[in-house]
Amino acid sequence: MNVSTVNQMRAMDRAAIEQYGIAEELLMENAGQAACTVLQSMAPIAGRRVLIFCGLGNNGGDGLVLARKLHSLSAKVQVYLLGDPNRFTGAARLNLDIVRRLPLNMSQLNACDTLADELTDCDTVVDALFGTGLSREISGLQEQVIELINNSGKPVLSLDIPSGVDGDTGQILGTAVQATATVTFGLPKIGNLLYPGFALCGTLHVSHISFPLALTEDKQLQVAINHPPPLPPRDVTGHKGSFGQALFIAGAASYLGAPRFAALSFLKAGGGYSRLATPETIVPYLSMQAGEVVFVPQLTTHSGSIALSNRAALLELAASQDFAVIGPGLSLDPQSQQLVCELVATLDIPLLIDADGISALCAKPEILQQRTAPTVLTPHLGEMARLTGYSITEIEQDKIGILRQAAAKLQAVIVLKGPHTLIGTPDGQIFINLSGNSGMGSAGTGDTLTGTIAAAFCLGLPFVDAVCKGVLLHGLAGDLAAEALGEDGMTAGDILDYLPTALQMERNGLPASLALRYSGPLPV
Ligand SMILES: NC(=O)C1=CN([C@@H]2O[C@H](COP(=O)(O)OP(=O)(O)OC[C@H]3O[C@@H](n4cnc5c(N)ncnc54)[C@H](O)[C@@H]3O)[C@@H](O)[C@H]2O)[C@@H](O)CC1
Ligand SMILES: [K+]
Repeated sequence: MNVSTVNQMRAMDRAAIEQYGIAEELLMENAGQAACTVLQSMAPIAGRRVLIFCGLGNNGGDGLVLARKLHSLSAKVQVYLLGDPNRFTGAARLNLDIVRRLPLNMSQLNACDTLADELTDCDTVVDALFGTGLSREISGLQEQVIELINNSGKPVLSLDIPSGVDGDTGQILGTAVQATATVTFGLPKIGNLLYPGFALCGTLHVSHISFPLALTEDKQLQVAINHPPPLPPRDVTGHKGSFGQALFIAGAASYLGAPRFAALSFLKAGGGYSRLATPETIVPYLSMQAGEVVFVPQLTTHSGSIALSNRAALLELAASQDFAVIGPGLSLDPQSQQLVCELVATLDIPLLIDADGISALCAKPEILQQRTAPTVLTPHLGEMARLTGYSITEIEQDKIGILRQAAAKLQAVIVLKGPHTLIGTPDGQIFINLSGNSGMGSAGTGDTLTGTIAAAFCLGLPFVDAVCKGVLLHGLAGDLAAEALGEDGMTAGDILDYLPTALQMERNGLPASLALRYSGPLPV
């Protein structure tokens, strides 16, 4: 499913009205109907005491349509308008005039003195204060109302997006409603899917409010939920070579876990042959713990990292490989960092660069730009900051924009890891991944992503699809680990353990609950 920015949604709205003649009133009617359907699914309507808070824009207009529909279903409706109703215009104004003629309670809210008690007495709250028109921090009366709603403990349905969430970033502008459920209109907005906005939505529903497919499936939207095509069937006559050969250039004297997790994750995710080029001094220890991996011992620097003198042999070996991963646990030793630069500049096979490998390239974008074979970088937020020169706060405030800019500039696919990992491609496409959980925020999990992506490529997917599939399956393995063990205390080793089950589910079909979660908002 595509995901839209606020401006794209406005353009879609205009196109629906101007090109297709779907009047604004019809769109608003559909939005209100979708909200009503979601409320009906939450609890019976008749007799329910519903408090609806309406702002003065079209989000408030949607709330007024809902008020009318709930009234006709015998709910006890109280509408509070936040501001002077004379400022309503267009379809919202029309709906205000209709509601004025109905025998339901509607008034302008000027103070919150009795609101806590009224919230206590109601059954359900509807948040129609602000939608995509939110343009600045919330303060004053609106802020007080939102705090009272959040403290009420009542079920809250937010229309379009919880009021206070920025539709383009998912960031909170001042304060925001914590909804039990949200029904978003047209398409989900970026702010519905990125944290913290995503968590504030509660259960997320979407109504296309009858937008033609030409609008909702427009390729130019360029942001979509991560939903890569299936893996090609496994070759029943295949041997280890058929399922890909991957070379991992990883590890240092003090980083023994990263190379192990990376090289093993390739095999656990279905890859055929995993070679690990790692300092010769740590090979004896690692080989005890990763017997399935073939080791390529490397000469070391004084600090115990991979020395630059390994360059020629590594290049020769890499020429016979299907995929290379460089960086996990490599250290910041200047020789190893130089080695990364020289290998990345010369290797002409598909390449994944992670961790210390990314650090090596931060100041040398031209090395990435000049590569001819496809490249994927897998930074976490801190590495993304180093890579782009933006601060972590700046990235959090515009993840999609900065990711898109960096992928285009570096001519590389970039996986920005975190809750709802993002994948950006050089041509501007962004995928939002919905698998995974907070238990994956622990040391070593990034290493297990590298081999999972390599395996998806070696199992036959095109490069970008393989990156997307690797991210999805890695999150799935994390979700399976969390289901079995809980999010507290699950480790990278547990993700390794669940990768085979994740692959099995990928081939045989996901359990319905996970399939639903990964596909995004529930359609209304
Ligand atoms: N596809 C669409 O675009 C459709 C949109 N609809 C609804 O329309 C909404 C967008 O409507 P609008 O553009 O009118 O915007 P909103 O209804 O979100 O609110 C805009 C109003 O709030 C004011 N405002 C913004 N930030 C404020 C702040 N921090 N404090 C106080 N006032 C603030 C603005 O000045 C403006 O008056 C959507 O979220 C959706 O709910 C639906 O009616 C159906 C069709
Ligand atoms: K809202």
